[in-house]
Amino acid sequence: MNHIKQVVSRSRSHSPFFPSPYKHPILSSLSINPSLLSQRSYSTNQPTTHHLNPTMSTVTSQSSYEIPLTQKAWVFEENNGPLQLRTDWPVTQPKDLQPGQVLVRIAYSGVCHTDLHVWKGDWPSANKLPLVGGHEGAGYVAAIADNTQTDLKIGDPVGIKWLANSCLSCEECRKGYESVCKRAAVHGFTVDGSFQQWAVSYAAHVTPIPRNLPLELAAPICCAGVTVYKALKMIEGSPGENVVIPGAGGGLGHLAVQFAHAMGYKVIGIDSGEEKRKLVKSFGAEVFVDYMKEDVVKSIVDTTNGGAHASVCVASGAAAYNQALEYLRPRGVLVAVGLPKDACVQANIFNSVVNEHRIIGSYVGNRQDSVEALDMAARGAVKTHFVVEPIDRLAETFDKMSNLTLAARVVLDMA
Ligand SMILES: NC(=O)c1ccc[n+]([C@@H]2O[C@H](COP(=O)([O-])OP(=O)(O)OC[C@H]3O[C@@H](n4cnc5c(N)ncnc54)[C@H](O)[C@@H]3O)[C@@H](O)[C@H]2O)c1
Ligand SMILES: [Zn+2]
Ligand SMILES: [Zn+2]
Repeated sequence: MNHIKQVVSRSRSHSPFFPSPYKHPILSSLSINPSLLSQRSYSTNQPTTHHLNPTMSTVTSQSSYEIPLTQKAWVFEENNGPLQLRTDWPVTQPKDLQPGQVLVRIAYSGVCHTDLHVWKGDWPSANKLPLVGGHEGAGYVAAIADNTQTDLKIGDPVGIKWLANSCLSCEECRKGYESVCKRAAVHGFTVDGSFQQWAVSYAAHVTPIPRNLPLELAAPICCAGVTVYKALKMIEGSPGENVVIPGAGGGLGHLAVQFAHAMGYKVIGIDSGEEKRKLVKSFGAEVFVDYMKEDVVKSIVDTTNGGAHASVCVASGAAAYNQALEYLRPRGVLVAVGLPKDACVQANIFNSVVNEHRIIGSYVGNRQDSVEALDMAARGAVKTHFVVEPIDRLAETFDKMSNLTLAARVVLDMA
């Protein structure tokens, strides 16, 4: 990973939040109701890690944007190649949008481990090159293509997720399984994503962000939140059952712990280190198991009195999967979410049959899952824990993610 350190870093001594009066550059061209902004009371002395109640309203005005010809964008020219923050990346102009497309002014983008896998080229399918990565974007609709049927209006706060578009007419789409549509377009993989200031997305798939949810909290919900919310639905369990979250201290994991807790499950988090232990317990996990120090299988079988009902595996490491099969109780379910490189689950068929174990994959969520997950966040049922970093800190974030030293999420300020 040494070559990614070539990127020049910038120190950030002030709060990631905008001091009052609200001066975010993206919004400076919009007319804003000051009474909405006065509720935002973050001090400039606040530490850079935040765990907030979403009490602020966002911009409500309709407005026109001055759309530049070029912008800042993280461009992957090749997999595992130098990471470049370009300042001259072209902005798609409104007249060039295709019917159905929208231009989104990105305010914040979360950094998901998937972005790291994509940049490294970890997976068997190829991504677009050159590629603007990113798929946890939150921003405002800046332009809508002519001949586009949509309720969206210029200035609406929207989220960009992994699934950029799907055909909406194949059997999978008709049944609501849009993520497995064979004609899907994917942000930060097959089409450019949210590591740029102005992103092209699709009116049918951008997710409206509730106006009382700050965009920096919303961004990670657009992938991490939706993914774990939908994966937890796939358990089809009952409140009070034991749900294990391997990878609980990461971006997906810390939200999975909270969603599972809100759904009434007894939550057991697996990850490593004191910082993650404290975080995971503070989000509602009853037990934390440190996989680097403890016998994971024994600890979970003991604490659940015979095995867990479910494991929603969001770990970035492959070992977590096969451990899960060993600590599930009869009729238990393993939901595979994390996508470690070259990983396989080795299920003993006899054990799987006589225990009636289920192993299922879960791939992001559909448009309705996205609306529901953001609604849960807007109502305070889950709170993204994050550090806001300036736009130029992607390489450092990837480094920390690779070393497994990153707790919860980093959100890039795309202004
Ligand atoms: N299926 C989907 O739709 C989907 C969507 C988003 C992300 N993902 C994948 O989910 C994974 C997690 O993403 P993230 O952004 O939360 O990553 P992250 O780096 O923020 O978190 C991963 C966590 O897993 C922990 N971990 C690693 N090995 C472990 C082990 N053996 N046991 C327990 N914990 C372990 C790490 O310490 C880290 O805290 C990635 O592989 C990503 O590509 C899948
Ligand atoms: Zn389809
Ligand atoms: Zn993601």
